[in-house]
Amino acid sequence: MSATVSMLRSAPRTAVRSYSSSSQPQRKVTILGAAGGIGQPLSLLMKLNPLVSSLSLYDIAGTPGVAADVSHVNTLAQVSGFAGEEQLGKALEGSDLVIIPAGVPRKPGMTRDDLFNINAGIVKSLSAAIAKFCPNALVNMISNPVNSTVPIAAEVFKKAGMFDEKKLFGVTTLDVVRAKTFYAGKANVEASEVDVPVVGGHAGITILPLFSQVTLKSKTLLDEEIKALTKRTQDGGTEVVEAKAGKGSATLSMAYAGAIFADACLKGLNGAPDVVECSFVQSSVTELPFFASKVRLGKNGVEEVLGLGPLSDYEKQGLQSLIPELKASIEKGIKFAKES
Ligand SMILES: NC(=O)c1ccc[n+]([C@@H]2O[C@H](COP(=O)([O-])OP(=O)(O)OC[C@H]3O[C@@H](n4cnc5c(N)ncnc54)[C@H](O)[C@@H]3O)[C@@H](O)[C@H]2O)c1
Ligand SMILES: O=C(O)C[C@H](O)C(=O)O
Repeated sequence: MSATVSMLRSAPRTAVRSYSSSSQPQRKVTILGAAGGIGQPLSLLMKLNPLVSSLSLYDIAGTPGVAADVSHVNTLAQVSGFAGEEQLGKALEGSDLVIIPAGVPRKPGMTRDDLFNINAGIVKSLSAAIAKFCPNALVNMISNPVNSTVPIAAEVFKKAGMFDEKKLFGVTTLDVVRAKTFYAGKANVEASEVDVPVVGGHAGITILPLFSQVTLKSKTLLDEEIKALTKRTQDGGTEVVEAKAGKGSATLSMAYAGAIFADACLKGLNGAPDVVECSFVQSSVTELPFFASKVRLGKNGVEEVLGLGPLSDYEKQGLQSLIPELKASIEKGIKFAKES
């Protein structure tokens, strides 16, 4: 977290240094859905990232404007905008990392699964394009329902014969960001010094923060306080959807979280040691084929899926409760991709 803040503070200076650096790998990052509520601030944050040399912004419309705007920021990345399906291949070619925030967001009263009918098709066609134009890229899936869109992408990649489980990630970083913020507020500690793993999936009770493993405790919170923090983390997305009252879901905090996760992926690709973030990936940590847990990132994507560590009784119970819902969402995604 603090690394990203310092990245933002020092972006222009770092970028000038990067121009003269010949040792840093050239990295192309593509954002699909770049003109949207998440896409625009995420494009800005990726433009500030000194590890990005080429930033490709794709959407069905509106990307030339976003690209022109972001391109004036005086940092390393060269920005290109692509609009419409005929330009998708060009947008993707040569990508090291593709971030997907394309698709519709929730309105009050909806679950993430209510987005399935529209977003499943969008994710399926974008995944097919990735398989064709940049089969070696890491993919960061933001589009909801993540518990189903990641299995959809995996299935599309399998059909195309290029699936590599090390390269497909469901972005659950916003759950971690929320868990850290909410815990810090309650325990009265610095948010930037708190770390909390969040495991499971990315919807309702499938989001399981492991507050028993928090890195910084100033005092032991009561069981009731931990339960309330868990519920608030699970309902964090709904809290924003309701506050926005029909104007969408989390965009700014998601762009922040997406930028942190993308930065971690790029650091891993570049060989930085000990890069660990939570993500929803192919997994054998539980009986489910996909599961979010801490993941060590490396030169090929996932280097190691880490286990859950010791759980409190409350967390063990949460884990048991989330399995059926997460299983059903994963199976729904796989079925859709196989049958459509
Ligand atoms: N993983 C998470 O933690 C998390 C957090 C917040 C939001 N989300 C999800 O992210 C998605 C986007 O949210 P938003 O607020 O940015 O929505 P938005 O409507 O503001 O933007 C979505 C963008 O996707 C574009 N798009 C639609 N179809 C496309 C296609 N075929 N190819 C390329 N682009 C396409 C739209 O034109 C639009 O610009 C939603 O599904 C939302 O639920 C996930
Ligand atoms: O809640 C949503 O619909 C968006 C996102 O998944 C979130 O957690 O904010």
